[in-house]
Parts: sequence; C-alpha cells; structure tokens
Amino acid sequence: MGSKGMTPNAVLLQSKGLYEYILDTAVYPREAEPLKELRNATASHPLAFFGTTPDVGQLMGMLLKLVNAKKTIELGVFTGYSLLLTALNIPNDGRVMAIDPDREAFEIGFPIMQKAGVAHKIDFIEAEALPVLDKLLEDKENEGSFDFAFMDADKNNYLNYHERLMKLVKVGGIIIYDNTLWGGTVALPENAVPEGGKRLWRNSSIEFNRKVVGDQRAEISLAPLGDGIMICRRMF
Ligand SMILES: C[S@@+](CC[C@H](N)C(=O)[O-])C[C@H]1O[C@@H](n2cnc3c(N)ncnc32)[C@H](O)[C@@H]1O
Ligand SMILES: O=c1cc(-c2ccc(O)cc2)oc2c(O)c(O)ccc12
Repeated sequence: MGSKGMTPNAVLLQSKGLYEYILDTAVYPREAEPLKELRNATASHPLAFFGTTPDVGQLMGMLLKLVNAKKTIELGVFTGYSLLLTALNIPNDGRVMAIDPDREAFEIGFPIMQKAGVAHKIDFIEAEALPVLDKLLEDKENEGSFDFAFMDADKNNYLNYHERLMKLVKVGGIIIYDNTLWGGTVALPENAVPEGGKRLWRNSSIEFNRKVVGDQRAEISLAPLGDGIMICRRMF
C-alpha cells in the first residue's frame, strides 16, 4: 500500500508534498508487509488518524535495534501499529507490555500480529496505564528493567508517565513520547487554538516539553517526525 489518498496530516513540514516524498521514497518501500496490512485494516476506522505514523515507526525500529531492546512497554495501543512495529523489531524471546483500556481497537490488529508470528511477544493489558505503572513500581525488581518505552496514550498525563517511566527504564534505555509538537500548535499563541481538548493537549505538550528539557536525568531530542516525538535516553 502506498501513500496516495491516505497520507497522514503533514502538519509539521513545509508541504504535504514533502511529507509524501519522505513516505513514498524512504518509508513505504521499507515498511514490513504486516504493518501495511495493519494500516489497511485501520484505514476505515473513524479514528484511523490515531495510528503512529510510519516515519516515526521507521525510526523506532532503528532505535529498538540500536539498544538491543528485549523488554519494552507501550502506553496507548489503539489498533496496534506501534505495537506490531515493536514486536517485529525485538528478538524472538523479547516481550512488549502493551497497555490500553480499549480492547476492541486492539482486536482489529491482533490477528495480523498472530499471522506475522509475533503474538507470543505481546502482553496486552486492558487497563488505564497509570495504575499499572504504579503497581509495577511496587516491586523493586521492575525498576530499571525495561529497555525501551513508547508513550502514545492520554496527552495530559505525559508528565505523570514520565516520572514513572524514568524509574522503570534502565540507564541507557529509551523513552519515546509521540505528539509532542501537537500539530505545530505548540508554536502558536494559545488563542489561535480552538478551546477544548486540542487547546488542553497543546498546553500539556508545551508544559511536558519544558519539564523534560529541564530533566537532567535524560538526554533528549525533540524531533519533527510525524506529529513530533520527544526521544529521551535515561542517563542516570
Ligand atoms: C493515539 S492512540 C495510540 C495509537 C497507537 N500507538 C498506534 O500506533 O496505533 C491513543 C490510545 O491511548 C489510549 N488511552 C487513552 N487513555 C489511556 C490511558 N489512561 N491509559 C492507556 N491508554 C489510554 C486510547 O484508548 C487509544 O487507543
Ligand atoms: O486527536 C488525537 C487525540 C489523541 C488522544 C487524546 C486523548 C487521549 O486520552 C488519547 C489520545 O491522540 C492522538 C494521536 O496520538 C495522534 O497521533 C493523532 C491525533 C490524536
């Protein structure tokens, strides 16, 4: 499946054409078949725009391999593009703990994960993420035990997740936060953004970026891929 007619919103780049160029020349030709299949299966969903964009997925795949990620965690699964991507890029005995209260959406993608032969790597937990993280942290053994984390759940809780993930991920491990440029609205005056969820998430993103930039425990890169990703590497 190519990009025509279904390009994710190219809100951060100079033009939609430039984003299509990146996807068509560098991303789609290298995208694994099961990921294409999962995008197809999600395309008619009313929230299809939730899916992690394939350009972010491509970088995630590389980072997972660079840190030899074996034990990973994901908050915010939806139909499972980023989950399948992770499962495909960790070893056969690797595990991804995937947390989302919406099992229905997960079940759209799960048969594709089974067909791809990676379902045994996936532990889906049907729940809100915060109490699950708190439960994990009750056991000291879980501290510093994850190699990699991907965050794509409720945007107004990112700072709460960050505090917990910085304990759960090992020194040298990676945490990626999606949507941290929130359609470019982080650079707009507040009154230029419609009131409601979008403004709330814009404000949360600004606050999140500011706090993480000041967090000396992490090396960071705020990269303009997809809707913006904050990449953190735990230093101590
Ligand atoms: C943008 S979607 C995730 C997209 C996914 N990463 C993908 O590649 O398709 C956000 C997801 O976060 C989930 N979510 C919302 N609140 C949550 C919470 N408190 N804990 C965990 N997941 C949550 C929603 O149910 C939704 O499926
Ligand atoms: O439009 C959205 C909304 C969300 C979102 C908002 C609140 C939640 O509790 C969960 C998800 O997430 C999005 C997203 O991750 C994306 O890539 C595009 C759009 C949206």
